[in-house]
Amino acid sequence: MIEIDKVSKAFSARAGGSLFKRAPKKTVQAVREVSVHAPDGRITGLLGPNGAGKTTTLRMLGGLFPPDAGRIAVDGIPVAERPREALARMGILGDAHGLYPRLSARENIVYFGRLQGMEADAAHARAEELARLLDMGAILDRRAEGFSQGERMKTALARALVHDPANIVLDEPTNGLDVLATRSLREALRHLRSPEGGAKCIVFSTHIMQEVELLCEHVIVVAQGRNVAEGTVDELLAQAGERRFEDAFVKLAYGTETGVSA
Ligand SMILES: Nc1ncnc2c1ncn2[C@@H]1O[C@H](COP(=O)(O)OP(=O)(O)OP(=O)(O)O)[C@@H](O)[C@H]1O
Repeated sequence: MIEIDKVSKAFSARAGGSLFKRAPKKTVQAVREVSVHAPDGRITGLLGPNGAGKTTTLRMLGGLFPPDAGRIAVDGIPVAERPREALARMGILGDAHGLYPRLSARENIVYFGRLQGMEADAAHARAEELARLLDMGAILDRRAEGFSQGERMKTALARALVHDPANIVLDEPTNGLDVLATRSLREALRHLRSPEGGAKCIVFSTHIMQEVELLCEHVIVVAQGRNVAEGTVDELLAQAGERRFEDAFVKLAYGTETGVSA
């Protein structure tokens, strides 16, 4: 279970200056009191337009930097106070997959398992199991160098899942994937969410409405760093008074049907 409670984060970014004049620093409020409650056995979608604050929220969940305000807990373990314990309970697929190009897919997975404290035999057995789940048989013993986008994503996902974490966090996982790779990822996530797959708590961020419609039982719409709406797809349609999810999303995220802020 993942609980993100009213987290905020501001960055200081330099505005464009000129050759002779140093630009002043500007504050960007990336996240403002965002909350996400994601129980086990459910796929929770964080849906928002570009720059909404999704990645920043997930980076704080992954302990990359602390929030300015608010609290984050994973299975009741506070990330700020006990980051190692909290991280051990998560499998995180970030935007940079960072595989070792000279290692095979299998070696990448096993190496990560060893870093997580697994015995070699257990890590190898788990790599086999994940290769079956993610249909990676053909690439398991190939070097990661030269992998396609979909092959890299599968290997990175297998690596994130090697220690069988109860919580799975994915930042825009279908970016750059073709229709078959997207479908097989969806199948894998549905399995992991089911009781047979371990009833995992899955949180994923996306700006793609179809992904959310096809996969999520619960959707949290974020825009300009804030929660603007949440519920099932049907509840969000009712809330926006729309029949198409795209229209509902535009209305909820931008305030009007046209996408222009009210
Ligand atoms: N390190 C940083 N320094 C300055 N500003 C940042 C930094 N990281 C994020 N931001 C700003 O915070 C805001 C939210 O960014 P974030 O990447 O969290 O959005 P996002 O919802 O993931 O967007 P996208 O879908 O485009 O990836 C943006 O305005 C972004 O420019």
